[in-house]
Amino acid sequence: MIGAPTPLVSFVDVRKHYGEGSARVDALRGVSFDVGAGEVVGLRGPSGSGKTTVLNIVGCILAPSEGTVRIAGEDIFAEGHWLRRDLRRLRLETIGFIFQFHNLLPFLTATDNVALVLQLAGEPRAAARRRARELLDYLDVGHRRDAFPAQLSGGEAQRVAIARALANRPRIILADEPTAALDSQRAQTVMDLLRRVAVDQKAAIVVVTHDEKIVDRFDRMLELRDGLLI
Ligand SMILES: Nc1ncnc2c1ncn2[C@@H]1O[C@H](COP(=O)(O)OP(=O)(O)OP(=O)(O)O)[C@@H](O)[C@H]1O
Repeated sequence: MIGAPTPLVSFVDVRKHYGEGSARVDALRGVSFDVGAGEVVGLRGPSGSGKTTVLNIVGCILAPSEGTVRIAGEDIFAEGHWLRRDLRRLRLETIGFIFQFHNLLPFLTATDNVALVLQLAGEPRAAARRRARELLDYLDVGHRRDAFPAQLSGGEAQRVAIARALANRPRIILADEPTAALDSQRAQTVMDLLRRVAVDQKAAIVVVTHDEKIVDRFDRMLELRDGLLI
């Protein structure tokens, strides 16, 4: 019998507190969920409910206090410590990040912003620039490839940022409010693109959002309240 496919992201009873004693904040109080290949999952909840903490733990930027984190079936964090030493490499190879304010480097063109990630991963400059141009075409901003971030519209800049997040063909894409700064039509375009990436690359996509314009665009919505999923 063929079982269900291995999820790309698994949290098993993940807990996280910040500070100690009277300053202790229990940000996650036992959170479990899976995200599979090809899924686009939303994560929402009030301010302070733990959304950013979840995203940073999936992104291997922040260690949980307790629980198990699995990436593509491999235990990455368990019993209080990281099980992988090369977290930076894991991030570069497996995870793409997209932020609300696209965080493009102002002194690099669209092409070079995307190519930089590939060069950091060891790809030669010419090959990196070629792949960057392909990605910008894929995201329908190829015509803006020589523009600097200040010359791009909000929607264009966000598409360049998505191209950058996709550069290393990550299997997991994490986005923090990627449409908050965009009008309705551009927000839909960004969601269409994320959906296309989920399908084409069999990626797992987790999007933190408060954006009412896109609530119906997810396969599932995870709701956090006070550090628990409801
Ligand atoms: N570095 C930190 N030190 C201490 N407390 C923190 C830290 N980061 C987050 N917290 C606290 O942990 C809780 C969860 O924060 P988190 O940023 O994950 O929530 P959020 O849902 O992303 O909120 P927002 O929508 O406002 O970004 C909050 O009570 C927050 O104050």
